[in-house]
Amino acid sequence: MSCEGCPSKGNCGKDQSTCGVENNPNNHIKNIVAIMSGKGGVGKSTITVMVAKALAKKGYKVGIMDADITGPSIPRLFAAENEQAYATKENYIIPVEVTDGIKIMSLNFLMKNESDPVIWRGPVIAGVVKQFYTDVLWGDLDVLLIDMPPGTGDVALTIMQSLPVSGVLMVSTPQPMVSMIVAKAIHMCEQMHVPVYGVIENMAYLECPNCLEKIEFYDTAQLHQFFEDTKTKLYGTLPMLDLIRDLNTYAQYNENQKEIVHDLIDSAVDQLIQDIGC
Ligand SMILES: Nc1ncnc2c1ncn2[C@@H]1O[C@H](COP(=O)(O)OP(=O)(O)OP(=O)(O)O)[C@@H](O)[C@H]1O
Repeated sequence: MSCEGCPSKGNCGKDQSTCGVENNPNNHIKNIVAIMSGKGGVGKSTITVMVAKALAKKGYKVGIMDADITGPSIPRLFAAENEQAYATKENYIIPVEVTDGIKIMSLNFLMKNESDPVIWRGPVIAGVVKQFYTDVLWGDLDVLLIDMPPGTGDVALTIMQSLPVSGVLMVSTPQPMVSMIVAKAIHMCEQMHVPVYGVIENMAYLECPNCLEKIEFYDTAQLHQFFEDTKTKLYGTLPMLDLIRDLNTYAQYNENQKEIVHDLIDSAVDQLIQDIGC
């Protein structure tokens, strides 16, 4: 195993011989950020795409690994569901390049039909995720975002243990039940010594289209308690918004609509950039 090209640059404290995956010498990935949540359906994939677009707009080279192997949604969010990934003659996989030069890899790019099920056991899925790191030609990236599967199971564990993850961006929604499960994911990161940079509260409020009043559904006092208990930082809150829901049609948005989506995530992305130091 070699530390060459690894985002941890040999500073992770791991014994080289126990390192989980071999670095691909063709890849130079400066930072790996996992977008995670203990809970499903809270908007991890959506926020992964928003963060990627915002980083790319700021001039960073970005890749997205869709590690939600059984429920991949990254291709659709870029309206790239009909794309296929191809291999080089050396058997490396070429990621699909979408708008703003964002490179994406998803199992759906290797499937014949988008709706074909993936009926694989955990170790096989974990092996695919490792291959998405070692065998995909990511090239030079400032940030590789990993869209994590929901939960703290097998794949999440493999990613945390085997890939040189720089840190985690946690996604939650302000329901007490979700906060409790997200807290489990935060504690998992602590135990794995992977820093949680911050939390984005998604679908946190609605803005009345007539009077622009901000309507919150949940008790914000409980939310403050969550941040106190988990010692995490709130990066920002996102509204329940049709422009976010329909992100797969982003290319058809007018400049004003793009600006609205961008402004919502911009300060969270600025904090992320500061925290990862890139
Ligand atoms: N802020 C938002 N406003 C409106 N709809 C949203 C918002 N965020 C996410 N959604 C919608 O919620 C649904 C779930 O989002 P998404 O697929 O990103 O969640 P996920 O956490 O990645 O799900 P999974 O756990 O299945 O991977 C999608 O239909 C998405 O369009």
